[in-house]
Amino acid sequence: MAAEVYYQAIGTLQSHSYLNNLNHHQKHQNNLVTLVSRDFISSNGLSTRRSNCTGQRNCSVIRSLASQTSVVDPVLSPSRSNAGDTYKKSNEAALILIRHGESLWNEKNLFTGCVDVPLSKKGIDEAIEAGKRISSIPVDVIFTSALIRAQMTAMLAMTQHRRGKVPIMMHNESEQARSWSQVFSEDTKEQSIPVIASWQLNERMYGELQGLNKQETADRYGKEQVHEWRRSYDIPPPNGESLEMCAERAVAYFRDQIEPQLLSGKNVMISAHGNSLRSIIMYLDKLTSQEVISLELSTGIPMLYIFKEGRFIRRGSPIGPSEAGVYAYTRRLALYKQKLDNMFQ
Ligand SMILES: O=C(O)[C@@H](CO)OP(=O)(O)O
Repeated sequence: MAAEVYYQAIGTLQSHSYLNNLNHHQKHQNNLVTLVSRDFISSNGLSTRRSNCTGQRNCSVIRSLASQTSVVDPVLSPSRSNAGDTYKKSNEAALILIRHGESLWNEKNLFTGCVDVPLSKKGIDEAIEAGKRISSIPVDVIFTSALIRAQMTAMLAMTQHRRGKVPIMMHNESEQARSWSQVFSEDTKEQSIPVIASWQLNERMYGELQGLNKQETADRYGKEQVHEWRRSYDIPPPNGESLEMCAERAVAYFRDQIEPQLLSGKNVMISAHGNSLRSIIMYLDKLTSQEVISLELSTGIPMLYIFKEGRFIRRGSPIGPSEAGVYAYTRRLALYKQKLDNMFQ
């Protein structure tokens, strides 16, 4: 279990005894951030704060905002508060990364890779729980892999979002698909969040290990060999992708398609996989190939970054008892949350 470490923003944590257990072995990282053991996570259940984004009243509040919406969420629109100045000057955007909830093959301990397996019941619960954790963080566009477990996670998470926008899958695969999925109301578009699916965010292709049981494979080929296939940086499993190969396409996609959205001030959520997200985190946090091999991501735990002045700043993961206590909110995010609180109190 020692190799399984998770990001946690300690700067915002209330005083908890577990701070004593933190491992400080990622010295080059922002000093707000450290790594905590999985044991800690399992002993700190996620909260079940109810989403407020249901019901007639909320819908009408949201409708009344629709006419003021442009690219920027009206909750943060400069015309609606002094926060606007801050927003304009800081020009920051939120980036949420989430590994899909447990899949039916995670549950069975099978190598999955690019096999398109849905979430388990536990994975569905994790995705909903993750949604509660990010329900007060703005989301303007969602990127997922082409695989159903990441798409289910994104959709289930968004059912909990307090802003109440509707995530809509974009279909750009052909002219006809584009044309047949058009929306003809500007108001409705403004109350929607585009969801863009792409294979480049898929799990790494596990080659001839796909469908094999992880324990049985270790028994057959040896623990060390299987660990090398699973966690080395540049050694691929038989006829599959190494992490390095996966990083090449996932990071290229992130830089070409996702960074421009952040640069334009859009708040982005990415729902993807253990290895495509490890690749992206390696890029965001400037991890070395040595450091990334000990990075493990838990299913269904969203991580928050702020993109500001060309830099990515990690702001934590929701592991504590309430989302405000574990994310290091920026002033802009705090204002967004405050406005949602005011709207729905
Ligand atoms: O089976 C897989 O596709 C992945 C993620 O579940 O496994 P690993 O932990 O080996 O990266």
